[in-house]
Amino acid sequence: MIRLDAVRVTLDGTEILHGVDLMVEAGSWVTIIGPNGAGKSTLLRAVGGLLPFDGSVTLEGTPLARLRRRERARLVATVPQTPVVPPGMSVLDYVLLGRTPFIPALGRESARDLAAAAAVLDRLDLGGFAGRALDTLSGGERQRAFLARALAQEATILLLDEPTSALDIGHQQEVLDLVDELRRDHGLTVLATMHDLSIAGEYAERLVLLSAGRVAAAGPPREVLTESLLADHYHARVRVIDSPDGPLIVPLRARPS
Ligand SMILES: Nc1ncnc2c1ncn2[C@@H]1O[C@H](COP(=O)(O)OP(=O)(O)OP(=O)(O)O)[C@@H](O)[C@H]1O
Repeated sequence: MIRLDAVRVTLDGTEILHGVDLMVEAGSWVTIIGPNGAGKSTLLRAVGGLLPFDGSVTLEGTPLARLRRRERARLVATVPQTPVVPPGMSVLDYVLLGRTPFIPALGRESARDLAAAAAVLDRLDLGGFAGRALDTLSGGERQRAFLARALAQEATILLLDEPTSALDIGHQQEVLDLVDELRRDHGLTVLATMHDLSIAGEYAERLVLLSAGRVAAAGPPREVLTESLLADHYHARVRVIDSPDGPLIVPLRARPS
């Protein structure tokens, strides 16, 4: 469970988040949508303990500030938008970084750590890449390796910042289906950000529309993905088509008159 009360973030003297309240129930999936610069990544970084903030963030009922680094790493795994890629590091070693909270100080990874990393590489079609340097992978392969590292961490909360932006449509579905399966089978709690609104609505139980650092709307996808809200906050011309899997968002081009 993730709970934010009146969270404010100021970066370099500018207030970016202006008092955000948010609740993600254990085992549910919430996706934050909103235009560029709205503060989506900032919000995720605050929840991941990567940024100072005012207000309160609690994870599984414990205030973030009270969690030690290692405890936090057992609870929450983050896939940032642009993770640091250590030059020359193999995909397997990178994914094993996700096991750090389980490895004793000055110790080595156990057979259990290696098995967890191998299983997750396999699930993400990356088995054949284990020995390759991460910085030689294609953008989409690398993005799956970033997710693999986070999943290897086996945390109860997963924070995903634009996790499928570099993926082809098939791998997009594979990755999101896998996350959803982990949510259903293991009670994983998911907080994501996404720009593809149709896909956002297909996977999340609730969407939060963040605009200029404030929650502009929150609720089930059909309540948030409306033509008027998208026009107001994205300045976009779209048609919303209702489908059994949720609203489908079709961008409309301006026609010269
Ligand atoms: N260190 C910083 N100092 C000042 N402003 C910052 C800093 N980091 C981010 N910002 C600003 O904070 C705002 C929110 O950024 P953030 O990355 O959270 O937006 P976002 O909603 O994730 O956008 P996008 O959809 O483009 O990824 C932006 O206007 C950004 O320029």
